[in-house]
Amino acid sequence: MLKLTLLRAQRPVRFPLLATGSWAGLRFNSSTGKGKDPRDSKDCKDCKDSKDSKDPKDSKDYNVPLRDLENFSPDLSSRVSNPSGSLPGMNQEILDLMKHPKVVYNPANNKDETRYEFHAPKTPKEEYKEAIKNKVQGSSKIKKLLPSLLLGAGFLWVIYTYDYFTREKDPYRDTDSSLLREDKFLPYLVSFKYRIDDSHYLIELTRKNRARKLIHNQRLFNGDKIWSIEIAKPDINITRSYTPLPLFVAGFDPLTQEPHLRLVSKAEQEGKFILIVKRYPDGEFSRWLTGLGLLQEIKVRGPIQDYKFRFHPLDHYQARPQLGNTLERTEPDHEYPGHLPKPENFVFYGAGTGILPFLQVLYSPNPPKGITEAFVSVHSESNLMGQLRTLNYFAEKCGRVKFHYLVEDQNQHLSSNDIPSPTFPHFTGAKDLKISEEVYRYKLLQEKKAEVRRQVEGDPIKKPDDSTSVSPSSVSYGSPGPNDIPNLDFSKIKPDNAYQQFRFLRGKKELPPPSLAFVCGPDGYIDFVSGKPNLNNTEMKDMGPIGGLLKEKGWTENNVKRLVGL
Ligand SMILES: Cc1cc2nc3c(=O)[nH]c(=O)nc-3n(C[C@H](O)[C@H](O)[C@H](O)COP(=O)(O)OP(=O)(O)OC[C@H]3O[C@@H](n4cnc5c(N)ncnc54)[C@H](O)[C@@H]3O)c2cc1C
Repeated sequence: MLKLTLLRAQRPVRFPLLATGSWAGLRFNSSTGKGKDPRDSKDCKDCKDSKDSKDPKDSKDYNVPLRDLENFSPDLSSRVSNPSGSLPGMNQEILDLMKHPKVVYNPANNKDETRYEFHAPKTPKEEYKEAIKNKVQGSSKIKKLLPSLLLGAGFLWVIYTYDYFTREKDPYRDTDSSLLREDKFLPYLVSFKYRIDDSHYLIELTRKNRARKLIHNQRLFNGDKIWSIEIAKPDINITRSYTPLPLFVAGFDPLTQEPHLRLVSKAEQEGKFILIVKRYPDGEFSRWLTGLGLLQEIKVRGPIQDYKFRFHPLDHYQARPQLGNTLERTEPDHEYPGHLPKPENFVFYGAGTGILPFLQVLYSPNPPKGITEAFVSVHSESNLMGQLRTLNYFAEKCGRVKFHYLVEDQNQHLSSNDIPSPTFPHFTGAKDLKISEEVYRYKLLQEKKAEVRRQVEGDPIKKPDDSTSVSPSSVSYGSPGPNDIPNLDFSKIKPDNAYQQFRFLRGKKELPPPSLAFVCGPDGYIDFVSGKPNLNNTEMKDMGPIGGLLKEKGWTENNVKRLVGL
């Protein structure tokens, strides 16, 4: 029992018993049950609890025989059994605390919603995470993104380093994204080869890995200049120039192997072009080039500009539509402002492969806006592919060019009759702009005057020579002309294509005089037509005087351009 009492005495709720110094509670007679158990007291709630749960009689933990407890009678004279007399007094703070009235906790009164839950302290890891979170929350957006940016930059750096080192290891790897570069030879593949005749070959070249290079949208062909490429023969370290045409092979005839050629007119068709190569029996380069097999790789550099057309104010307006693969597909020319100078007209003299520079600009997007008269000298009919002739015919029917084919085998030769006299260019400078404006104003004035006169005199009956009327003599049995269609106001008709526009609205019998002559072909031909070129100067500029057929008709160094070496 003493043991039990001492144990209880250690619990704070028992202190009131000890504090009063009363040990009466221990003096109850357990056998009779007459003594007063202090735990029965109403004042002591804890004691009750304790009684309910910790009755020594019920407890098996307390190894005190019941008999001993009944016989327990402390000696009150002893210091041990009467400790109140000599034990030290209670600590005052504790006594104050005990005097403090007990308050029963009612959650309904907890207006502040104070919680009395126990939270486990944070682990060091959690504390570290929270510290970082607080740091980031207070910083700017860039600071927040900094780790991601650094990670991304690191990733890119790894890729770049990998690319750099692998590129160094493989010198033949094609890393250039251009279709063509003037300062560097790039790999091309022979994608088609066709023998036109004994000495002429058609070769289609395709940029290696072309699909990947097309994303840069590089357009090679533009009719505002004549350009060529240089092909390298690595084993003997020589290069030769060739003139690419904006054509590609869309298919071929399985019987004759003749290719179906299409014009390069869209960005996605770029990266392919054809060459017409003449094979010289003693020409090492041309023999090597025409002897290449399919998918063999060659190195190509370009575009090398051979001639750039002079500026004209109409260059600021819409380009002339590119020639179509069929006649009806060529869009009509745009109407240009009347007060501007008219486009320039040319004459072109080409022999053999010397005609190719002119075909290049004629087939390209943005071809020259004027009309060109072209004299083509060939050894035999077979030298020029039928398909190229067809395209030339389309261009003729759209009023862009007039071709004259002179075939040596048929004894057709160029003569002074084929040389027109030169005229002044329509545009040479700002002065011409003023003149053409004045001319245009005068023309408008004349038209207005004529209209007023007609109104004053009353609506006249149409004259027989009016283009919209029909006279019996004008009816022909060939293809219809403007005179064959009665009472049509052609000025109000919108043509569907360039052919309709030229045939019905613009068709002129007379070719306008040219202001510039091109001569291109072998040395002998150039000499015969325009005199000997002289490139013996540091700029490699043609300083040779004009001679030959052109000189006879009054052409000079100012209006003749010789393209040498073709
Ligand atoms: C800007 C430019 C564009 C060119 N475009 C083309 C083209 O599209 N297609 C094409 O086939 N060639 C073109 N050439 C010519 C081409 O560059 C070579 O000169 C030609 O292929 C001959 O080279 P080769 O090495 O086989 O002959 P070479 O070894 O140079 O000459 C071999 C023999 O052939 C004769 N010969 C060489 N060239 C000519 C010629 N043009 N006319 C007459 N005889 C000649 C020489 O007198 C010589 O006896 C172009 C030249 C230039 C400058």
